[in-house]
Amino acid sequence: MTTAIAYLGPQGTFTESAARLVTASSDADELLPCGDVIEVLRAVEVGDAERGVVPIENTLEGSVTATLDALAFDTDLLISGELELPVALVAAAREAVSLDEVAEVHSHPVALSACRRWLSKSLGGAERLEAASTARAAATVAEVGGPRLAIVNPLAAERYGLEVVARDIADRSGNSTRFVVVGRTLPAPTGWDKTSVVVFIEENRPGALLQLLEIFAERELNLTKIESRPTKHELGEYCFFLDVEGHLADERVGDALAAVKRTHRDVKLLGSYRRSGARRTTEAERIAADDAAYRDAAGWLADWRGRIDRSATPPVDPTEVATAVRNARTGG
Ligand SMILES: O=C(O)C(=O)Cc1ccccc1
Repeated sequence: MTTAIAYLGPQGTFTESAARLVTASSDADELLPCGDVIEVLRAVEVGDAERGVVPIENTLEGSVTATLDALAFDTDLLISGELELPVALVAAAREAVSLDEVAEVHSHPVALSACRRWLSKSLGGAERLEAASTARAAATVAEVGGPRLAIVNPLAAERYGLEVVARDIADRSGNSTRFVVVGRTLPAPTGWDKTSVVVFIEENRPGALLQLLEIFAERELNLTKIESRPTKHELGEYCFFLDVEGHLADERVGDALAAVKRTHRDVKLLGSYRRSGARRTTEAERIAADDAAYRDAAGWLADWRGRIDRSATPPVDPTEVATAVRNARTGG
C-alpha cells in the first residue's frame, strides 16, 4: 500500500510546497507530480497515491473552479484536511528581457488574475496564455525562451533556471491560497473542524436558497463559504457549495445536515476535517457544551418515547363522543 502524495505539478508549483508540508507531518514517502487536478484525483482513486493535494481558493481570485467542479462531479474522494499558504508571485524569463518587448505571458489562470493590474500596466500588449500550473508555465518558457514571461513561484523560477524580471506583482499584498488534502478517509472530530457539502437545489423557486440557509441559521451554525456553480445540466441550474463550521459528528452540525438531506435529497458530502489556523478554545468549548445540550435533549425525548404504552387504546373514541353530543342535542 502506497503512502505517496499526489499533487498538482510539475515540480515547483505552490501545490508542491503545500504537499511538502503534508509530507512533513505524515509518514508519506514520496511526492507524485500530476498534470492537472483530475489527474491528482485519479492517482488517489487507482491507488498510485494515498492522498492528493490540490489548490481550492485564492484570496485575490476566489475559488479554483476546476477543483470545486472535480470534487463535486468527478470523484467520490473526500477532503480530509486543508492548509493555507502565502503565495508570492514573480515574473520570470529565460533570459533578461525588457518588459515592453514581452509578447507572451504564461501562467495558471489564478496567478494571471491575481496580478491583472500589473499585467495591464506593464505588459498591456502581451498575450496571456493559461497553463495547467505555474510550474508548467515555467517549463514552457524555459524550453521556448524568447520574449516570454512566466508568472511563477520564486522557487519555480530557480528550479527552471529562469531569471526574475519583476517581484511582488500581485494586485494586493497578503495573497494566499488554501489547499485541500483529498483521500478516502473521514477523519474524527478535533473540536476545530469544518464540513463541506454541495447541495443541488431541484426546483428553481423563490426562497429556495433562503430555506437552505435558514437550516444553518436556526442552529446558530456559521457558514464560512457559500458559492454557486452551474450543475452543467441546464442553463440557469445551480448547485451550492457550503462550508460550515464544525464536524458532522457534532450534534448540531449532524442535525443541520440531516435537515438539509431531508429537504434537498441531492446532497454530496465533500468532507469533514480539521480547519486550518489555530484552534479557538472558546469556540471548541461552545461546541462541546452544545453537544452535551443536544444529547440531553435527545435523551429526554428518548425517555418519554420509552414510556409510550403501545398496547393502550385511547380512553375515549372521538366519533362516539360526537355521536353522543349530536344525540343529546336532537334528544335522540
Ligand atoms: O500552479 C501552481 O503553482 C499551483 O499550485 C496553483 C496555484 C496557482 C496560483 C496561485 C496559487 C496556486
